[in-house]
Amino acid sequence: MKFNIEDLPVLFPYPRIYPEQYAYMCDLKRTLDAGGHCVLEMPSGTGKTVSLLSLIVAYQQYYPEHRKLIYCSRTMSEIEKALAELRGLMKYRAEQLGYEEDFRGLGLTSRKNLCLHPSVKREKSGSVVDARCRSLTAGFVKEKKERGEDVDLCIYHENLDLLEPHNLIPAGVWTLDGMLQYGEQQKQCPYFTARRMMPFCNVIIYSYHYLLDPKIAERVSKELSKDCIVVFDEAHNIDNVCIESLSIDLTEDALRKATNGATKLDRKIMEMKSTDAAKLQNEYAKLVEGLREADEARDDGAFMANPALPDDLLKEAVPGNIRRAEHFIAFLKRFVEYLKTRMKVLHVISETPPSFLQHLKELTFIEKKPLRFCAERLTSLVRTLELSNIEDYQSLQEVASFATLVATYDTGFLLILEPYESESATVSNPVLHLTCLDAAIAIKPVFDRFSSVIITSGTISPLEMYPKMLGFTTVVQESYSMTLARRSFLPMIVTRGSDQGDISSGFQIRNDPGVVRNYGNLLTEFAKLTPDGIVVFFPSYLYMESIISYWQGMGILDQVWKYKLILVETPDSQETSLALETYRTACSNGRGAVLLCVARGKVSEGIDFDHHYGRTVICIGVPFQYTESRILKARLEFLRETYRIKENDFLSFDAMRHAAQCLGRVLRGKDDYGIMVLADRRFQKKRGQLPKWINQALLDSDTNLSVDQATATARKFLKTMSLPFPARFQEGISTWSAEDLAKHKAKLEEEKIRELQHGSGDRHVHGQDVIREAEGEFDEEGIDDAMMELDA
Ligand SMILES: Nc1ncnc2c1ncn2[C@@H]1O[C@H](COP(=O)(O)OP(=O)(O)OP(=O)(O)O)[C@@H](O)[C@H]1O
Ligand code: SF4
Repeated sequence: MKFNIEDLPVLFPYPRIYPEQYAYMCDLKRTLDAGGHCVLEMPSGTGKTVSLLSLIVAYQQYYPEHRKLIYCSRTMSEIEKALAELRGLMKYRAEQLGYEEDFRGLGLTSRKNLCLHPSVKREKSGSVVDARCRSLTAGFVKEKKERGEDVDLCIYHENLDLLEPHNLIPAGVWTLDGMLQYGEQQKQCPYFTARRMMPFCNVIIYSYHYLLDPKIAERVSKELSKDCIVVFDEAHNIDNVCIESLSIDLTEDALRKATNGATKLDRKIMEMKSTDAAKLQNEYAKLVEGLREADEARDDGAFMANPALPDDLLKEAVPGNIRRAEHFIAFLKRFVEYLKTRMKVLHVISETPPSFLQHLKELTFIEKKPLRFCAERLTSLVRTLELSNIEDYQSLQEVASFATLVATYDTGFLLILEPYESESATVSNPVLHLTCLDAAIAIKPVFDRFSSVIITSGTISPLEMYPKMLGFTTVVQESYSMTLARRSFLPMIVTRGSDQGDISSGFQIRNDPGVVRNYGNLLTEFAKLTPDGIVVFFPSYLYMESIISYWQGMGILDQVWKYKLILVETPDSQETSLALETYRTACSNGRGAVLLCVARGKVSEGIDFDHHYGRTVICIGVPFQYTESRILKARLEFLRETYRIKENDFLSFDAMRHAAQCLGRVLRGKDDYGIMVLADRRFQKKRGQLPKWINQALLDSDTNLSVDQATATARKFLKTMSLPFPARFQEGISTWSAEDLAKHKAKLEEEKIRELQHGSGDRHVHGQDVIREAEGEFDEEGIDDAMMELDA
């Protein structure tokens, strides 16, 4: 389908477009034109990915700036899905234009997913794959080979050097699978192919970490230009990704390994002194010039990851006391010993970085300045010593990163030392957390560097929370409703059991047998009435386990078992994958199944239960975070003091974004249908925090139901859904042909002219105008007539 948004011609690879897709694209264009950032919430399953890609590729190809698109997604399967969508789009464009555009689109994921080396790719852990790959590809290993030494290289990496650097793979869009196949045919490494081709790509699709984790971003994404368009898809959790990328936990075991690493490095330094002292001397001379100089030789094999350092620091000379390799190691050892003594306390300590540094200085005379250089200084040393088995130094690197972070940031971080794993534990197992409290720190470089950053998801309400927490301003902030030709999803809040007793996971009553039984009855009733799959979300593993054992005792599971197979998510991802597979088989072949899982777990994020795989989703309880966690408490305090976000507001926002994610799992498109049950009386007050598209579909009469009322409503809903609903009923309402679109544009145009006459015209088409128009079209009576016709 072809259409224009203002002056921009857009090619859209489907014959029909949803009104919300068009609205979304109008707002995207507005953002790009204005050169600013935006937050957009688009209902689940309404084709956000294809809308983003169609508009941005059109923009890229039409305007002379040819702004590159960096599209960040969360999981490998989402990256693969977006690449497949992009490939479809480019194929469609070629058909319509009559020629293939000069275009490259590539995806990047970790070495673990893209490695082809026969033995390295078999490693289970990502960090081992990384380390082994580095030992086969580092510049000095190659030099050694050239000198005739007996070292192994990776042939898949070597072959890349034989190709033209800007043409390692033919133009076009490559899915990850496609790249693996091409790499195998040509015997070239897909991971390095993608990384080296990044400067020559029009679209790059990769995971968040390549931009947000400063340790990786510095290596992978530093050459991207300012006018790139950055998209964070599925961004409802982006603040947590930011925080995790800058938080470090140290345990006693890690410190022991760090000491071993330091001792090994000492030995290596001695060896090098006796064989090739000039190398160390050379490094020393470079460090006088500053880290940037010392770092120049670093190739894309990147040794170790370091936290971001302010630019000025990289230009400064490295402090004298850590310039010599042996002095630096002595310095690190002293720091590790200090940390070990801190671990010995028996009560919880929480302190700010300045207070930690003060204490450190008093006891060990270690100053802040050399600490800041630790991470980079260690990288430089590991490179100078030409070490290949980096795994041995991983813990030492963690300590060095810890040192750099604690000495770089005075605010936005907190140190929390917890001697025991839990309140009731008697054997100490101390952990020193350096926890980042401010999500804005990790994402700031992204907002500073790129002119347009698009934050989008199906569930990102309340929209204003994100600019506040992440410290940016938007040009557009919008949440779209879902245009539907029939009510295809049924959200409801269940507050009571059939006995009128409360339903809630509130702390005081969550283990009350009456409440547990009511939850059990709710599940049994829905197991009876739902065809195929039911997904049930609990607030935590602990609570899920306790309810399951109660249900077992009460005979509830036996009841459910009569209607459905029961499967459970566990923290083990392999077990969960197996449970999911069985669940899908049961939904496809048998009476269906119930999947019991947790909000915030793997299933709640990124697993789709489309069509018969999910006809009912039940949220048992409000998925609040565990509020006794010290780290969470510290973050809440920080948010209150710095961003004026109240504790309760944040907790409630966080719980509701996860609840909405769970609900969104079952609605994967306009032809899908499903029931969304929010089972907790507290949801009544939190309704306003649901995404607009869910809230609008939630009728007032469905916000305070008992289990039997909910069952009756659900039965009625499923009965309507079982009637055939041909696609033509959606035409002109929830799907638009080119003519429908032209009609709506003409209407908008008329309205604009009228507004202009009254003196308030605007050049841009606003997404909300489109949706308003589309909603005006909703012809309930017409649909009812059509349904009756069908019935007859
Ligand atoms: N206009 C359209 N007509 C027909 N199919 C479409 C249209 N737009 C998108 N689709 C298809 O609908 C499916 C759902 O799209 P997609 O997964 O992109 O949704 P989404 O909004 O990104 O969902 P979520 O963000 O919740 O995962 C995809 O398979 C996509 O190809
Ligand atoms: S270069 Fe590529 S193929 Fe070779 S070990 Fe590294 S990731 Fe694997």
